[in-house]
Amino acid sequence: MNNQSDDVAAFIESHSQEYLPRTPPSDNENGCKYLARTSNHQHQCAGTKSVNMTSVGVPSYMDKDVKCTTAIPYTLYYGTFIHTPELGKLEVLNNTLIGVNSEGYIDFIQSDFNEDDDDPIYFFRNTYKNSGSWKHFQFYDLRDTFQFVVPGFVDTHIHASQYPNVGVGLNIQLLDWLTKITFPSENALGENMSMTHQVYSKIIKKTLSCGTTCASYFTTIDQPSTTLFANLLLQYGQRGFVGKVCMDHNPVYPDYEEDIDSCMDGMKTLIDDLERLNPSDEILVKPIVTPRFALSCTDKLLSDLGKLSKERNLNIQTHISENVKEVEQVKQQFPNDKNYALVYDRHQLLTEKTILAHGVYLEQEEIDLIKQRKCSLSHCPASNTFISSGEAPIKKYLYEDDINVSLGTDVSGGFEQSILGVLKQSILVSHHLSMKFEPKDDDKKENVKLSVADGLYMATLGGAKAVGYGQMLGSFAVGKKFDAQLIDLDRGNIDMFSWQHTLPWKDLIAKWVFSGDDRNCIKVWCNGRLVILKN
Ligand SMILES: Nc1nc2[nH]cnc2c(=O)[nH]1
Ligand SMILES: [Zn+2]
Repeated sequence: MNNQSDDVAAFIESHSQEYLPRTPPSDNENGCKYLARTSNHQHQCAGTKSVNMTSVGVPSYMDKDVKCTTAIPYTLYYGTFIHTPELGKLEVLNNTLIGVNSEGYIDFIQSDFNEDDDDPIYFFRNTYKNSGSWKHFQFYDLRDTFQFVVPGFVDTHIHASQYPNVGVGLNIQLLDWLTKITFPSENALGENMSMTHQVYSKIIKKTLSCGTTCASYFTTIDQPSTTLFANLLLQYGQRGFVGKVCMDHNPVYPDYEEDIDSCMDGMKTLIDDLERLNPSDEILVKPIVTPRFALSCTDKLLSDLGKLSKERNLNIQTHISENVKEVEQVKQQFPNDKNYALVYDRHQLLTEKTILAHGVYLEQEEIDLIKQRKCSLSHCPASNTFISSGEAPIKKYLYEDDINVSLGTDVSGGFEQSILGVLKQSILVSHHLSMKFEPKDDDKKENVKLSVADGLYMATLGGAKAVGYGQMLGSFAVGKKFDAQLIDLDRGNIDMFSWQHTLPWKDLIAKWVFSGDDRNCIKVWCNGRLVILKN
């Protein structure tokens, strides 16, 4: 591949307004505002304006006429909050007030206000009268019927570079799909900066508008455009792990590989670039070590990447045991390793910061090793169905093997950009697994069926744990960041009826999961900052 550094520098220079992470363009497509990120902190911006009193809805930093109105004042959110603080447990916090400080951290959670007697603002002012924050805050009243707030989704496996191929390739199985569709298109993308810019902006905007506030991305083997991708994440305000694809062995499509030296140089440049890019006071984008999968890497590359991850304390992501032919070929290419997981383990690639995508055909010995090394799995049911890979026994992994499982769209093996859609698919696939048991084996059937609470957990806290942010994201708790989405059930594909406000929350949530889509996600906050606002 050509070295594109000069190209990219020129491209970025000529589009600097689009790329600089702290410029505030906000575009408006189909009634959806993408609110460019800016600094959270007053001291970085002279002339900062903050909101003096209750302002419902639009915060000050969206005011386009005031330059640098970037400080986010202390913010109160009042409404119904729903989350899964542990596996299988759905918790509904009714009439709840959440205070979020100017750094995006949840400062307090006060539940069960009595709507008639208690005034949440009075409560806040009274409790915080000594802190100063009560003078400058904004208040979101989110108590509309059929509205609730859930944690932002974490997509733990997505190929940004494959977005143009979504929906293409039904039933072509993995190895052919890679050779015929995926490698050529990734290769072409890396070589065209203008195309790359379009694709990368669109996938970030799309996933954000589906409620994904954090994602672990694969790009291509091209480093400069991978740095560009990180810029775009910052611009749109999504947390992201940025994975330059590493592969030095591709006999089926030799145009799309690089030698070890340029791969490792690219990784080092990416790491340095991202260190510079992040704002000084927060980390929103992080590099992630990304050997594509065992088949496209030599032992030497795997070993160098394992060392790099250890030296720089980096997360790792790769694929494992997705497809039967792939597993057979791994055994041929690495005859000294008893199984697929051991190939990675031999190179120190199985750590508590490793995300393994798919895991459809894992042997019990591999499962035990993955558990022992504390890796997480990324379950990608839409992809596993679309390219006919298989059905992963996720309930077993979660409840019997005690492995952390998260969800991945796996664009474009997967046709869903939305983790909500993947959550739905995960439940449906588990029902298909259950139907393989004889009618007499009712117990076994139940043991494989995932619940809505299981799905929501994988989509949020399971995902947060997978990327190493279990203490920071994935549920509502004091000290966590406010990454959240406001759901309005009564729009898009769903019609609600006035008398249904008495439906139990578990039914309302099931309606959202099975009938809802991105149209129901009407506001998204990442790091305490409003990043999506729909009409
Ligand atoms: N689904 C999927 N599996 C892979 N295995 C190796 N590369 C890929 C990829 O791009 N997508
Ligand atoms: Zn993948």
